[in-house]
Amino acid sequence: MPVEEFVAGWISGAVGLVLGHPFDTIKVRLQTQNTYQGIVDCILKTYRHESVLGFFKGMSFPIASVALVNSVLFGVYSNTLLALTATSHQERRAQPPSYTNIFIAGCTGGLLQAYCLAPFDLIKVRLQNQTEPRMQIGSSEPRYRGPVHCAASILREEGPQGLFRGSWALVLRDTPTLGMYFVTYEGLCRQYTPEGQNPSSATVLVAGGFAGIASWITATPFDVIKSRMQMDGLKGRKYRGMLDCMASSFQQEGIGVFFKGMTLNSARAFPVNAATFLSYEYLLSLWR
Ligand SMILES: C[N+](C)(C)CCCC[C@H](N)C(=O)O
Repeated sequence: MPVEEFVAGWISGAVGLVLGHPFDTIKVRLQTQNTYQGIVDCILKTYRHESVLGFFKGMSFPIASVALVNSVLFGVYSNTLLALTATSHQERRAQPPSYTNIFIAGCTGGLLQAYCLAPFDLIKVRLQNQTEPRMQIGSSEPRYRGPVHCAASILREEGPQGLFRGSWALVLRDTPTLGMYFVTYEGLCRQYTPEGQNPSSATVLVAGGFAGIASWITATPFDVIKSRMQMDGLKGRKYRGMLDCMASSFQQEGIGVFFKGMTLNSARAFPVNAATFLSYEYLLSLWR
């Protein structure tokens, strides 16, 4: 089994993550707390109350975990394509796989990475939703002191299944949309690259950016449900399950609820995925 893709996926995931984290914090807050009037209001309040550090809450943990998850995504994707089409990464420019195979491989990668991602993502969301300012004497202590304390508290209070809360919504969010992610990326690369050649860096950046946007736009409805399910359980249980969460969010807030965070998801998606694909392709070309 070729491992380069796993390593390249690992590093490129970390690069993308740092760029996108501030967008992500604002998004999670808008999706799960109703105290903000909009993106700008949320940014201002976060900055005033918590300083720049507020935007980077919960990042140290994902930087390790997202790297791992991205490595599963790209590694499984590439190895599934190898199984389906008998071509390695290097051979795929000369013998491009069909879009159906790309989609299947992307969905397979998406499904497996969703399971790895679930507990890490839950901890990230819980930490991002702590709005207490850091390091101020007299301010109230946040519920979780950090990722390890958060994981331990959830295990103690909610059991191991507590760490996988919202994982169904996460699987539904990621499986089809990561299929689409790779189809969009490959499609755009092929469109703008002469046959048999490697795509230029500019093409990789643009194709990666748009692949991220396309997949995040379609993923947003399940992203909202996922975030809400993950926060459920913190102060008792509000929802009986994923369907109940969808129904009651819809009843209370209307159809618009499923699009909360869409602007931010898309704004974040471009730089994150442009950087991810560029570093991925670059690393693989180094090791060729
Ligand atoms: C499928 N969905 C759009 C939800 C996730 C796509 C993940 C791609 C990248 N790691 C990122 O964080 O943007």
